[in-house]
Amino acid sequence: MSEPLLSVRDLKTQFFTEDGTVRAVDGISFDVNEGEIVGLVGESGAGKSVATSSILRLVDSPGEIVGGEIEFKGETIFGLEEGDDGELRPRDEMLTEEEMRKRIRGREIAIIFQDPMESLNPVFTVGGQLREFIEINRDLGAQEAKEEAIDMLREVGIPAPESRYDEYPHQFSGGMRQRVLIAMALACQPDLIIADEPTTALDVTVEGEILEMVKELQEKYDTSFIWVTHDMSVVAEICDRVNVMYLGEIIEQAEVDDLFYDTKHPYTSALLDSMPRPDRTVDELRPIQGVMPEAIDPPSGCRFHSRCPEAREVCREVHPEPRDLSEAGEPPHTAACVKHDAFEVGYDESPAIETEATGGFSAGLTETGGEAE
Ligand SMILES: Nc1ncnc2c1ncn2[C@@H]1O[C@H](COP(=O)(O)OP(=O)(O)OP(=O)(O)O)[C@@H](O)[C@H]1O
Ligand code: NI
Repeated sequence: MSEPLLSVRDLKTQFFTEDGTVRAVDGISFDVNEGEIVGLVGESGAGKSVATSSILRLVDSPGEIVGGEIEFKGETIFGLEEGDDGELRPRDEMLTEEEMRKRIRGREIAIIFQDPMESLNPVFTVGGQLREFIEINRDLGAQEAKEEAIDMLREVGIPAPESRYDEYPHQFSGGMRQRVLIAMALACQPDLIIADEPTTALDVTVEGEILEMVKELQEKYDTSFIWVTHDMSVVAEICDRVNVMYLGEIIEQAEVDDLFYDTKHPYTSALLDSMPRPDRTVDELRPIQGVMPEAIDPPSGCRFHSRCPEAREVCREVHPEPRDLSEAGEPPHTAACVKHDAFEVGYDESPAIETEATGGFSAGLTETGGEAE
């Protein structure tokens, strides 16, 4: 196996607010290999966007990356070391802000946001913006950059790209704007594209078309992706491997089929049970009970225990680190849940506890369906 393209180790990003410290990303580790689409999935507030902006070192005050390491193609995007005075300081080899700006962001790691209007300027034509971006980032002349821009628009499925080149963003539909952003992301042929819920606002058919196109482009250009979503059906459609996030942590990590068919964490099961699937009837849909607690003061032990249908006393006490639970010779499949024998903390003997999930079940709300709101 070659080195991963991107490796994130024990990353911690916090926001220092008046109410306290928000542990938005609290010690996550994952890799992205060449040519892979890696999912980052979880409910709103799980820390997905903070994780991706940390990778680009785009966390704004009062937020700060406070620990961990981010390596990209053998270079250090983030890394601390202890100085002579015992204080932590950036490692010497850490890329400078200028290197991040000029070399990494947009060129080697591109990002696509949910709202295209955040990235497109309404007063300039779509083609003009794409051309300028290509001119600046690829040192091409205006004419060459224009040709390249039109090619890219064609590549992402914009019909009649020569004439649409001169149109303004508001003349494009939401799906077409998102395609333009994908063109912009691909324009510098980056090694990694981070897509932060780019299809969430679109209707399901348009979303499906865009996911299909991304898969084709991914194979053609061999670009790696981090695909952020809260939607397990998007994960099923596009991802090779998946990281499931809950309250700042990655609680399960597996290849996509293993995650769906050999689910090891109750939170992942809950996410899967709450999504419509072709192999289930609507009656079997169960919303996840309760709401995600605040990241300022996360629950003790396992952070999911307050909503977990399988929670026991021990889950309130022991904070599980992810462990690889795969069989020998199988690809890694990690989960952070003490119900698995590998954790050996006495889950089986520990008494069950009432949680938001068990309360819901004992009241018979989910059995009768529909009343669980
Ligand atoms: N600027 C900020 N100041 C304070 N807290 C913040 C800030 N930005 C994010 N957070 C907090 O960090 C946590 C993670 O937020 P993040 O945006 O990463 O969630 P997410 O998983 O991307 O959710 P969504 O699906 O809604 O986009 C949340 O508790 C959020 O309130
Ligand atoms: Ni987000």
